[in-house]
Order: sequence, then structure tokens, then C-alpha cells
Amino acid sequence: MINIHIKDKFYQDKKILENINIRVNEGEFLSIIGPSGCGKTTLLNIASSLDKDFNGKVTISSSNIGFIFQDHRLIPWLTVKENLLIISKEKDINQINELLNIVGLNDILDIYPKNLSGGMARRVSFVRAFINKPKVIFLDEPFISLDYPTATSLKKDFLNLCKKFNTTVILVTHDLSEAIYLSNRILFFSKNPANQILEYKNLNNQEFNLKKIDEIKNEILEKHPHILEGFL
Ligand SMILES: Nc1ncnc2c1ncn2[C@@H]1O[C@H](COP(=O)(O)OP(=O)(O)OP(=O)(O)O)[C@@H](O)[C@H]1O
Repeated sequence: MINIHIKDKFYQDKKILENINIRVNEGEFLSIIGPSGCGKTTLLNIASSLDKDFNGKVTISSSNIGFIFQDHRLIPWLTVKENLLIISKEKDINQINELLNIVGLNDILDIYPKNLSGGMARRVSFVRAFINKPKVIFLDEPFISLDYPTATSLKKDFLNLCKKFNTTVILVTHDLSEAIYLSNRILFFSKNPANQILEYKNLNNQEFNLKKIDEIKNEILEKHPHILEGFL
């Protein structure tokens, strides 16, 4: 579904990524975790073909892809409805309402982004990402700076959307608990140039269970204490 081969990636004369090979299967949810500055966003930009300035090759089996970023990136002078319709291929207001309902939003179609709370705006950005039924979604720290209850419920809603569309996902995050909860597989990276230091597979525990998440987190940290360095 997604094949990422990066021989190397430089910014000016600084090597950021080297010798990275990642394959993501259809319907898989992969998280990439690592310390600040190790190149996670750079890797995501290359994987999603936003950045083509690297040595290597990326293939994605569908061109129908969506993005979710840290900020909602809604167009400020358009209402929620207009923000969603402008990128919707089907222009189907019933489908838009259905997706808004999945993320817990009702009666907000005529509201402008500046009148939405941060959490609501982020929810709308999730709906926007799913509106054309993408086969693949790339996310860069999408739950950052949301309060805990909002982030938790949005994560649940997000998993429901992924299930509904059988979406393949690559998520960049700093948060190990979040990665354990959401993913099937986690890749840990270290710094300079980013090395893949550990792969953790078969995390199919997508039920929100804090105890279980903590157990897995402790298991990972006990087995691999070095991954603590720099970011946890
Ligand atoms: N456009 C750019 N030009 C030059 N250097 C850049 C550019 N973008 C990123 N870098 C550098 O590349 C390195 C990797 O940056 P990147 O944003 O990919 O890391 P990250 O792991 O996503 O960090 P964070 O978790 O803090 O967002 C950093 O040293 C950063 O300063």
C-alpha cells in the first residue's frame, strides 16, 4: 500500500534521514515516534509526497490521501459548511452531517472558524480529512494542545472514522501512550540522522483501556530503556 525508501534526505548540508525502509499495509495504523528534531515531520512529508527533494522512492497505491495537522487550517472567511464543501467531491451535505455527527458536532454548519473552540475546530479538520473517503491519512501531532478529555474522545472518533473507511494511517507523535492506543505498529526513531531503533508490532488493542496501555508502555520501557532518552 505504502512503500517508503529513503536513501538520504538533506537540509542544506545537514543529513536528516538516512537509509529508511518502511512498508505500510492496507488498513494498517503505523505510528512514528521519536525525539524532537529527529526528522519525523520530514519523514511524513516525504511519505505523503509533499516533499520530493530526497534520494529514494515513495509509492502509494492510491492517490486519494488526506492530511491532519497540529493546527486546524480551516479557511477563516468560510463557514464550516463552506470549508467542507469546497474540498468535497460529492458535495453531499448529508454525508457532511453524518461525519460531523461521528465526531460529536451538530448545528455548526453556519459557524465561522473563529467562533469554534479549539477542540471543535480540530474536529472539523478531522471531518475535512475524511470527506473524500481517503485510502490513506497522514497525521502530524493532531492531538497536541487539546485538553485530555477532548483529545481522548477525538481519538475514539478518529478510530471510528478509520474503521468506517478502512483507512491506512501514518501518525507522527511524541506520545507513547497515544501511539499504543491508536496503532497496530510503532516505529521508534533516534536522532541525527534519524535511525529506526525499534519496531513494536501487533498492537491491536484499540479499546480505550488505560491499564492495558500502561502495561504495554511499561513492557516497552523495561525491555528498551534507551528509548526513554530524549523524549519520554
Ligand atoms: N525547511 C527546513 N530547512 C532546514 N532545516 C529543516 C527544515 N525543516 C526541518 N529542518 C531541520 O530538520 C530536522 C528535523 O526536523 P523535523 O521537523 O522533521 O523533526 P521532528 O522530529 O518532526 O521534530 P518535532 O518533533 O520537534 O516536530 C531538525 O533539525 C530541523 O531543524
